[in-house]
Amino acid sequence: MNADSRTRLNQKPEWTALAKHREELGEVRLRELFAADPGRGAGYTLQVGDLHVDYSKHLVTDETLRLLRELAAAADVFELRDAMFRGEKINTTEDRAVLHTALRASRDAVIEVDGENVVPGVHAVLDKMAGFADRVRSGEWTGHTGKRIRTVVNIGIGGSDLGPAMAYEALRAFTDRELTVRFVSNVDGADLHEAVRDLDPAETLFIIASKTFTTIETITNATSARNWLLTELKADQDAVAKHFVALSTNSEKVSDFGIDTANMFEFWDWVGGRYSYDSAIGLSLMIAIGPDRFREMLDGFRLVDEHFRTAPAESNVPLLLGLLGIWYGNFHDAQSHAVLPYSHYLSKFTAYLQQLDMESNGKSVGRDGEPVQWQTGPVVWGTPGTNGQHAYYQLIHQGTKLIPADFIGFAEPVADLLPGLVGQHDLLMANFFAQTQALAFGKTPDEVRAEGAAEELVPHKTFQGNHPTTTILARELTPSVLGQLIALYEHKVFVQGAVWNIDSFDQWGVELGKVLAKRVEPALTEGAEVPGLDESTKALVAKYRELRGR
Ligand SMILES: O=P(O)(O)OC[C@H]1O[C@H](O)[C@H](O)[C@@H](O)[C@@H]1O
Repeated sequence: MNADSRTRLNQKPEWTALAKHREELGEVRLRELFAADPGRGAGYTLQVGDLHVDYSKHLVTDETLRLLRELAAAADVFELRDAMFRGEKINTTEDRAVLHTALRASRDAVIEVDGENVVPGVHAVLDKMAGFADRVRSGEWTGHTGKRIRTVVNIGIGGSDLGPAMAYEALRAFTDRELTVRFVSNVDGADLHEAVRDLDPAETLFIIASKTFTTIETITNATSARNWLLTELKADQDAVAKHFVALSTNSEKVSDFGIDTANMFEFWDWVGGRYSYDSAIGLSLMIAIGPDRFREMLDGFRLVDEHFRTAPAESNVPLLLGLLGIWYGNFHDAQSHAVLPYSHYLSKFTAYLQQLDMESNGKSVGRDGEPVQWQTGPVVWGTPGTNGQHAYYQLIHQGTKLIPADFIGFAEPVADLLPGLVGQHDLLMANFFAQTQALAFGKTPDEVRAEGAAEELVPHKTFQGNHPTTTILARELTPSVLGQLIALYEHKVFVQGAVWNIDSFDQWGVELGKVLAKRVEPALTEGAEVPGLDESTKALVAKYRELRGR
């Protein structure tokens, strides 16, 4: 691969061809595209596993898609994909392989990093997790006083929180109702306080999730949790082993904390934090849904991995979704991307995707160290419909910004919900379909007039339409479908990072704030002089101390 040639992405003929095509298309109207091709609705769809993906409501023609695929080919996306699956060190700034796909590889697969097959280790940890999860679920694992565990508290942040927290919500219908899981991430003590205040410590298991085991928020919360537990139980250090387990790549730090490394579930530096909830980081989820359903979820991931690895460009769904994002971000100046799940269970889905996408592709320097000269990752945002409809959809429909959106919905409600529900799922999904229709086709001034609107209100009641959306529809939100969805977004993000020639697997941008926080803390507590503190921050620190009466 030639990194230099990718750096000058916007000088490549494939890029120029897309820019020219964009100009020629001008303000292409979805109404016109559908009028010109009545088969578009059914034709612009792809299937991957259980996911039906409709991309007909995009501002694209066959030619657009062809040109986008050519751009991907010119950027060596598939070569980089193959290098990732082979275990090559494509995270160049950290000199690491990128092998979250190995976390869901089948037992007999062979994937080597530095000449060693990593798959047996992955399955050994999964088996160990399954054994532990079964013991907790059955009540065989007891706390220090002999009581069974009723609540699991996962303490972690970023990738060690968002994934399991999102998936626990998503799969709540599949959880053991006798056991609940809570998640603590914020270094604000209020988070831990609210999570444990009504718990019986004798029935509580803390899972300390941290890839590095050095993350200050997590170690601080874990230390406070240990203090709480030992004080409440009036127990000594021995009690820790029955109430604390760790998920980490760092056995030394785990044992320094006082957790028996026999109760540590390991993963590896080739798993990025935001790609890790299908590793040991998913232990809380596995305890909640059971090992079998966790494995079904892994099967879902693997299904989409295989699709991404083998499907031709024309039917490769992650490639398509990645390229559509590039079309809007690089050729229409779209700045953001909304993800709008029509499932209450996916309430944390977009928050999870924010880390996946924005920490991966929020970069402005290419893999060769040169500044990129094109837009990279979008701002990802959104909450579940229909709540968003009553809040910010106004701006999507009638504001001045182009906001491409993904709509995710399901034909069946997940669980046996309350018996008294009055056809709520069809109502939810009626909104789902109606919104993408309204966004795409809008309402013309003539249509508004025909409804008898007063002339002065016509411009206010007109909907321009032409707001592009992808619809992802599946029968039901099962563990496998969740795995499929996450893998789909992981690979979409991969495609975009590959085209933009950035390292999607490092996260140097989070470091500076951490270093400065460490430096500022003594100024808050002791009023220490912090060398190099700027005047604005110095004044704010002084104000803070004054407000705290220091
Ligand atoms: O799992 P940990 O090592 O505690 O890291 C937790 C999180 O914090 C870091 O600052 C990174 O930005 C994230 O990528 C990571 O997921």
